[in-house]
Amino acid sequence: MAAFSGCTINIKKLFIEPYHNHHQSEVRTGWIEIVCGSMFSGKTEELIRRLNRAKIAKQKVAIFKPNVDTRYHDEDIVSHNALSIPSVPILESRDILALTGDCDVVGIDEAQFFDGGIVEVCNILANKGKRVIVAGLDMDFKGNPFGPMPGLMAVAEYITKVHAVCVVCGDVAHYSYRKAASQDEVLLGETDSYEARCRKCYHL
Ligand SMILES: Nc1ncnc2c1ncn2[C@@H]1O[C@H](COP(=O)(O)OP(=O)(O)O)[C@@H](O)[C@H]1O
Ligand SMILES: Cc1cn([C@H]2C[C@H](O)[C@@H](COP(=O)(O)O)O2)c(=O)[nH]c1=O
Ligand SMILES: [Zn+2]
Repeated sequence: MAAFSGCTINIKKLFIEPYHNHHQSEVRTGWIEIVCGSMFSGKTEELIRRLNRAKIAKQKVAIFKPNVDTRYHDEDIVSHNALSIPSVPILESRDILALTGDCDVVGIDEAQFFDGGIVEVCNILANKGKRVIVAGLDMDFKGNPFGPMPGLMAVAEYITKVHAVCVVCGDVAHYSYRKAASQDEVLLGETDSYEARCRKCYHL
């Protein structure tokens, strides 16, 4: 048994979905996880999967999205394949702090639309011992880093990049190709305005 004890501590620290025992008096450390990628890559699916597992573990979960994202539902977070989970729409990132008092896990979707303050907010939450799971587009339709995502990725402990399927050739896609004419960085939409494309087909 003793031979395994050091190992156990390492696994507990590295395991990305810890089943926290609320009755233990150990000091809790928080951290930040990012789920990033193009549109249709499964960011929201993965966020919902992680949050549901936390709920199964009886952890207190608080979930947020920017209030501009009303594509599928005013409040729920909804994936392109119709998975959903209730969330609180947020105007300014700092509003999250007042709504996360006693929760263990904080989930944030569409993080690219938040103001730059979201980086400090996530750091504050993680420093308070919370697990912070953030999903967002790493690149806009021009292939440029999107909003606060680079800053969030810089301070995160864990980054998962998920990929879509290129709708032109079936290869791995990591670009969000915009079909609509608008050159504004923010243009809400789904398959009406965007396609997941691989590097080759993005540059066609
Ligand atoms: N080109 C595509 N590649 C992969 N999945 C796609 C594609 N187009 C539609 N989907 C659907 O989108 C789902 C992922 O949706 P979602 O989690 O909302 O993605 P994201 O949040 O990254 O935009 C997939 O499970 C699949 O059903
Ligand atoms: C690439 C890109 C996307 N958007 C918008 C389009 C959608 O409303 C969301 C992304 O949603 P998803 O859950 O990742 O599919 O962002 C944008 O405004 N600008 C862009 O460049
Ligand atoms: Zn392709």
